Amino acid sequence: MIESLRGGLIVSCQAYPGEPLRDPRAMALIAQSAAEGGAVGIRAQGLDDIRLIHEAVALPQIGLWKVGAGGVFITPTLEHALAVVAAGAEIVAIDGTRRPRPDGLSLAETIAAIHEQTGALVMADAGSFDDGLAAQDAGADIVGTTLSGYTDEGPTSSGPDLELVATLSNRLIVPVFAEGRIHTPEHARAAIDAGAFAVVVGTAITHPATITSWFAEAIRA
Ligand SMILES: CC(=O)N[C@H](C=O)[C@@H](O)[C@H](O)[C@H](O)COP(=O)(O)O
Repeated sequence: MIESLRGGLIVSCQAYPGEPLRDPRAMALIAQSAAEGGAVGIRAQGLDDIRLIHEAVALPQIGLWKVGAGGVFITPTLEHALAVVAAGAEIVAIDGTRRPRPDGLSLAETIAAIHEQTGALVMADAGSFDDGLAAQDAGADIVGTTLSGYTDEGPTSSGPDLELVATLSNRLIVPVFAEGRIHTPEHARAAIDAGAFAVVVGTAITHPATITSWFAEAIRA
């Protein structure tokens, strides 16, 4: 399955609490559109979204469950991860940083339990080079640059962290997925050229409010 993602575009279909598109049916339609456009995989948040997208789109899915928006919030516990897999995700994305986890398990214990109890692959969402190395050591099947700029390890840049993509891709044996602030086709190409196994794009494809704001700001006097 992972081979079907090599060199491809994965589209992250997420709406945030309180937003008009925060509805699994909307996300399923967006995921179908992404598939038509050439996505090789879908990333989705929340059990209902994962279930519906699984029914609607025959592509591998990276599932996650966000709890809150600070600290360890991407699929923070083993329990959340198992629920994401039960909802149909072939890959479960979990926080892949070295921060303490709310259920007290280590990253290695969490990944081992997911592997023991399910057939799913684990994508560790890392925030830095050291996170990525530790996540591979902990048994992650995939390391993502998802959390670069969102932990206290470094500032958030306006574009993708291509340097992290390159350094992790050079060093790791497991596939590195470039994710986070990839806003243009040129960014996506640059991430592949930097060694990414696959590229995950969310906002620039699936978040109309942000895309609108880019245009609105560009023409404001
Ligand atoms: C940091 C965090 O919470 N990232 C989340 C992870 O699933 C999503 O909110 C992002 O949209 C996703 O990573 C894709 O990135 P971008 O939307 O920048 O293309």
